[in-house]
Amino acid sequence: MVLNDNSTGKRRPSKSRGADHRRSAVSLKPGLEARIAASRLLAAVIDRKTSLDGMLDQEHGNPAYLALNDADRGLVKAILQSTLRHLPRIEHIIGQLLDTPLPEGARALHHLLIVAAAQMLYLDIPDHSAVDLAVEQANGDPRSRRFAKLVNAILRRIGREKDALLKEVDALPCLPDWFYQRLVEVYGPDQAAAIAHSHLQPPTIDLTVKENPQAWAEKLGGQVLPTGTVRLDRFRGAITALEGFDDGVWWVQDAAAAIPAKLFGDLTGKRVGDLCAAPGGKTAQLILAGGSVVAVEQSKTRLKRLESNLSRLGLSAEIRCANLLDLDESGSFDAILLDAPCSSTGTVRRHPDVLWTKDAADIAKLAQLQEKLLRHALTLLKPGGRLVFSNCSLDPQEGEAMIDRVLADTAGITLLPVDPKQWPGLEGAITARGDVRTTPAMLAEQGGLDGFYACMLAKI
Ligand SMILES: C[S@@+](CC[C@H](N)C(=O)[O-])C[C@H]1O[C@@H](n2cnc3c(N)ncnc32)[C@H](O)[C@@H]1O
Repeated sequence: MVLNDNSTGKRRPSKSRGADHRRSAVSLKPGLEARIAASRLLAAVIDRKTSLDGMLDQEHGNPAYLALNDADRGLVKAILQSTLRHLPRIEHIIGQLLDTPLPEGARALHHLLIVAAAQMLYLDIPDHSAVDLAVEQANGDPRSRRFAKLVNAILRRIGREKDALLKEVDALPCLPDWFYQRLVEVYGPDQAAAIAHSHLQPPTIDLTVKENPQAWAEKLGGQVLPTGTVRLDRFRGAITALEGFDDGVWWVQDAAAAIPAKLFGDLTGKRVGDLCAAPGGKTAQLILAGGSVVAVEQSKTRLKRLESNLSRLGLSAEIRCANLLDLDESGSFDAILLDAPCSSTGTVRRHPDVLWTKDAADIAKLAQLQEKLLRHALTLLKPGGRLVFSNCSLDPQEGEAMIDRVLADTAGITLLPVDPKQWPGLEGAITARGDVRTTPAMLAEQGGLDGFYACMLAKI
């Protein structure tokens, strides 16, 4: 069977694509379609910087992915997450086993080898099955067919020498070089190594509950973290089937993401602007803190998710689909949460593609955007009002450095330091000057945290 070269990223009309997948479903070896899809999606992430979340969306995702049955979709997701989480180590191992590097343009072959090696090195997939399917895949692709014997030889060697090969790469940070160097620069070598290590741990499932976290932790088999979050210890399966979901008792929110909205404390009687609101985890917190919340979000699709989340939770806010830069209500909010779009480098445990789809230039661009959004948001704040700025980046360019610039030239705005005593168990997350800075290496024994930045500003 001849595989289609999708390396250009061009999409064929959906009708023929559907027919193609139906044909392949009957003629391909079981499991092969999933490996082909995994290789193509990997190509899209690392060669074309496409976000994995979008491609794995159950409704609007990549057509090759959507054509798979549920079990194969789960398999593709597991393969890709593991592959991206361990990419530098897998590439190093394959590089060592090759006498000469693969030809420059042999990207399909590279992805096929990486996907197969990931299954053998980091997933519970039997070696013979991974090798067999990879050789079949190579033979079915005119770009890789002449390398089928090489694929067989490399992968069989990985099978035979697995333990020694894994040991050899054990100390290699599993992050792209540019990002690891930046972590070393900002956090020092020990913290950088700890963050890189935490990146290899599977992400936890954290719930924010409306009330009584201790009782819900006991009921669901979890523990309560210093943020008041319930962390599920042994959860497997569909989150929607868990007790309390249908009744809107809790929502999924990483423990670190729960911190920014909590910085306000009681919001009773306050008009609160949640200016980058979807999917609404922090909107729900602000409502439950007593605020009369205006939730602003520019993406229609994401706004639908916010509406459905609030509706399940039985909470309501004034919802506006708008660019916050177009809001023209100077001095009208007592409190503002600006949870700004960012590089998301603090969420690599959950989104291991992030570091392969972004680079240093993206971080600089996002910091500029955040500064623009923050400067405008500050005009919307009443005198005496407070604004919490937050994002899930690990880079101070998108945090402290940007805040410093705004503080330096905006009259009447001060930083209200966060008091570490208010955060028992998380004192280390409060910087000397009173910003919140979590990293994935914090609360390591309980399973880590997303990287988050937050600070509180006040208008005099
Ligand atoms: C980090 S997410 C917010 C997460 C949200 N606060 C929560 O806790 O669920 C950033 C959101 O800001 C939205 N956004 C980005 N730029 C915006 C703008 N100029 N105006 C309004 N919303 C914007 C994005 O579409 C995205 O949904």
